Amino acid sequence: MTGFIEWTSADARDLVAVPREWDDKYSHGVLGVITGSDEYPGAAVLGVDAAVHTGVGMVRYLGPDRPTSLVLARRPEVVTVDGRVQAWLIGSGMDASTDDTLTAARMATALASGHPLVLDAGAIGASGDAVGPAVITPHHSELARALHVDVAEVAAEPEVWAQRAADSLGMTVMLKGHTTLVCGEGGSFSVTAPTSWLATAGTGDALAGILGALVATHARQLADDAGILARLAATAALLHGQSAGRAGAGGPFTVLGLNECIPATIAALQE
Ligand SMILES: NC(=O)C1=CN([C@@H]2O[C@H](COP(=O)(O)OP(=O)(O)OC[C@H]3O[C@@H](n4cnc5c(N)ncnc54)[C@H](O)[C@@H]3O)[C@@H](O)[C@H]2O)[C@@H](O)CC1
Ligand SMILES: Nc1ncnc2c1ncn2[C@@H]1O[C@H](COP(=O)(O)OP(=O)(O)O)[C@@H](O)[C@H]1O
Repeated sequence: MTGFIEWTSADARDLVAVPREWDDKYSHGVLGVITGSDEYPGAAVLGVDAAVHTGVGMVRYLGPDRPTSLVLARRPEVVTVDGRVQAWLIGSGMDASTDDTLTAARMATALASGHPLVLDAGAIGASGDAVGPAVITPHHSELARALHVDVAEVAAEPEVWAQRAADSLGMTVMLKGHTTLVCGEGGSFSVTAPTSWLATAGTGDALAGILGALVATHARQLADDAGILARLAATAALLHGQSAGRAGAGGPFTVLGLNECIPATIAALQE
């Protein structure tokens, strides 16, 4: 694939931040999460669960009431009050034009915060309001919508459209598919999935959570070098694919099952 370098486990190894003995939950990174809705509460659960399994100092979930209850039921370690945040994950399972005024206000504040941003699903259309370094995580249809082109054009030449989106939006793009393409100021990388069983509802929400955790744990480095965002996104896609392969052992798996395999995938990477 012209210009896109295949990302490997060896490349990914140094992009998972292992907490040091002097770290605490704040210094290891706090991920703020605004995802989910009454219609799609599961997306919030899947993304938060993935972030926790990827390793982050704290997940602060600030979505609507129904997903909040479900997130807490699944992951009681998650904090659900406003406070310090070093990076944001926004949009999975959300409509950007939500009529939930508190969620809309939190989303606007997060976009303007200057902190690194992972913009998924419903937040991709709000990328123009992003102040800090940002990565969008569209599937083909979402990228086509963002660029006002036909999805068939994106499917025919995904590398061209991923690069065009990165150039025109001035941010990192992670275009999902069997081969996931990442491009931004930090480079252009491809990650080929080890299993097509990933083609199932909710796997993208988990990927966004993995990436959110990687970004939050590198918030300080991102302030100096936004270019590492592309390498973090490629690492997220690699961890996601390998965890899916591990979860299904060649067969199907649940998204929560994929999440449960993230720690072993990370441990294997560090060996
Ligand atoms: N359990 C949950 O709460 C889930 C929530 N989800 C949320 O549901 C919302 C809508 O998701 P979708 O955008 O998939 O909407 P839809 O499933 O409504 O699909 C919208 C359009 O995008 C196309 N499309 C969907 N996935 C595609 C892909 N991978 N490649 C190319 N075209 C694709 C479809 O054919 C359709 O034309 C998002 O906010 C998402 O985060 C989904 O992640 C599914 C699971
Ligand atoms: N055929 C496939 N083979 C491998 N991976 C796939 C395939 N189709 C989709 N994926 C991956 O599955 C995930 C689907 O994400 P997305 O389309 O956002 O779904 P959802 O919104 O349901 O979570 C992405 O990580 C994508 O790269």
